[in-house]
Amino acid sequence: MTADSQTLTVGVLALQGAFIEHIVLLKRAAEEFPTTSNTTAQRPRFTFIEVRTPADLALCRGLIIPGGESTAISLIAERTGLLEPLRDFVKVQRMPVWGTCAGLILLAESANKSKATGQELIGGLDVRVQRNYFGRQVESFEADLDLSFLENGPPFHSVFIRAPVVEKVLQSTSSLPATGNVVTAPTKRPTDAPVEILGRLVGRAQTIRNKTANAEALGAEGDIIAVRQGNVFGTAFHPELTGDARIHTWWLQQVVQHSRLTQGV
Ligand SMILES: NC(=O)CC[C@H](N)C(=O)O
Repeated sequence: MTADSQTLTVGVLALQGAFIEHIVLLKRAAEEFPTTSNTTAQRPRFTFIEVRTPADLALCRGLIIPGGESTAISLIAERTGLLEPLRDFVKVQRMPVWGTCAGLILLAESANKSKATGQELIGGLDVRVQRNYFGRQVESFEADLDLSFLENGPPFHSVFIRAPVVEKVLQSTSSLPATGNVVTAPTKRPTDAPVEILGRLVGRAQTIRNKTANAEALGAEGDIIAVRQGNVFGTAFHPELTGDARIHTWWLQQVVQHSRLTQGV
């Protein structure tokens, strides 16, 4: 496969988890891609690929890391020689990357309540996430979210499955202690970009069983479930399981903008 300079190749990490669902919604988002805004005078052409090797990744101008099991994804990435290329893609090349659920965990610089045996993180977002914050598989739930970056339309109906929360923005001065096993990504990237909180889930903390003191502290304003820092975007939920392509469309616009700025494509 070669990269066609007129076509934007966007990848979905396909080592484990819900990657097929993301590709389906990316295709729909490409069909619905707005052609009227200033940044998108011409409808761009996209190719969507499943990424399993460093060679696949090298073709991509943007990448989604899907939900699934972050420990399994990081193990497979390590064994297939993808972990360092992924870190390079996110932190050195600074390509647009979006992590959903397990993908958000992998993109965090720090993860609390990790397995005792540890796990590798890619990093890129200066946040500490707490794994499985919203409970076990049987405690999965759906919620309507008001996401301010989606300019119009109804609330975004989303699915939370063993989802993490962003329990701490590492740039902030708050000293929220971790209550579990914490792992960190190995190399921090120097960046001035602030962590932007793009979505909160209000009122959920009160209903979570076994909630921690940390959960209460954050839950009052609403648990942080969507963040962005420069090129890196993360959501705790699974937008690819709902059939609503609005976030995919929004993210593809960021990819197009980034590509036009850096490559003139
Ligand atoms: N739905 C999901 O992606 C769950 C993520 C899972 N709890 C993990 O730690 O990887």
